[in-house]
Amino acid sequence: MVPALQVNSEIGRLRTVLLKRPGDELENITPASMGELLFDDIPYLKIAQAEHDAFAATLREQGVETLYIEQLVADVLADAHIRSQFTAQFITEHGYQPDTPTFADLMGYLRGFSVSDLVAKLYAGVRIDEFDNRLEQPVQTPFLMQPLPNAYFTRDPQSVIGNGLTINRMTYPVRQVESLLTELVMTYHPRFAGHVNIWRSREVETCLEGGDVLILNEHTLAVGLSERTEQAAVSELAETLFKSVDSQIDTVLMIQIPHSHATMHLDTVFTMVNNNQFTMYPGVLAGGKEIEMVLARRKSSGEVVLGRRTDLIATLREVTGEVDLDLILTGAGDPVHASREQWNDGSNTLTIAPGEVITYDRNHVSNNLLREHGIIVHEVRSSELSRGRGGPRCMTQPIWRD
Ligand SMILES: NC(=[NH2+])NCCC[C@H](N)C(=O)O
Repeated sequence: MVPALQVNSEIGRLRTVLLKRPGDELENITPASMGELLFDDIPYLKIAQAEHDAFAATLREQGVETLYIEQLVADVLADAHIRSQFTAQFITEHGYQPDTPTFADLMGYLRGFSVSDLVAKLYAGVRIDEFDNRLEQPVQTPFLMQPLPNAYFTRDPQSVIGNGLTINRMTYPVRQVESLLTELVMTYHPRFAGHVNIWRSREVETCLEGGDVLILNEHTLAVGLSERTEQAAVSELAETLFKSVDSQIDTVLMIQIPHSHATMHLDTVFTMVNNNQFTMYPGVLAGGKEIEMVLARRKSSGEVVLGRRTDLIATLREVTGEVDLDLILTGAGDPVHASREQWNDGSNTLTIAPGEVITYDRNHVSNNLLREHGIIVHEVRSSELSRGRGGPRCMTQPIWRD
């Protein structure tokens, strides 16, 4: 197999990344639905798109190929047979069984769209009033099919690890269908089909999201145990990777983080920016250095050993082999700057090469500190994108790193 994916670290030079440009789905957030849709405010779409375009341009200026998932989905749905099958599956995932009148209505309605309009519609959602009140079953919200406003956080519905990926079962209903779109692309798109290992499908009981998965090096993962990722899921993933001849992973460090919307994934509080340098939100460390962790290691005999750890620096030293570790604190560790900048993804750096990152411009205290620690920082505008509670790392799924 010629692999289509190669991600063996968090910091190797980034060559290809998966994005989603924010679309009309953001205009379908209302104050009443905001909480359920996992937003804390309603972004101004036009500005969010301009900011996202500038982010993508920054990536391209740095030599990164930008792939758009909506384009890959459209490529696949150009095939009429796959389109009809997938539309049916998509409607079913929204809760309408194939033998119901609403299912038939939706199917008939969506059949009338061109491929690119259909893709935009799948993300934007379908309103009841698009049906001239022909519906037989009354529904409580203005939407028959909810919008997918979180789709621009492409990091979460899957996690690329090595030459394969997990296709994730997501925690909240509003994000569940996002990974169906990843599955479609990985199954049918010629660039990926047959060229990727699937470590874990979405047909599982336990939840895991990509924002929790960090590749410390070619044989070590750090995974957040969070609001979104259960320990059972991480143990299952570790077991699969430890056994597979196609995976080099033999160590998984599970890090327990608080269950809250501000810290929904590990990458909201911790990222890696260089071989020995990490960003860290001090608010999750007890006494400035402790956090609950479980280290799972496969010994050469194949036996898996589990151990508890609490000292973050000592444990990172243990798993990376780096002696001189540098934790760069969000907001320079000041309690006010740190919590304000963490809220706007000040810890959520996207590393594009060892010691080189993209961050939001608004987190100026954290950005200055990164520079003082020798990191090259490319800043991007962020007044609207940040309202969805995600930063540059959340908005990218690396496909290929050196
Ligand atoms: N990898 C991340 N931190 N992603 C951020 C996702 C934000 C999104 N609103 C959610 O709650 O799901």
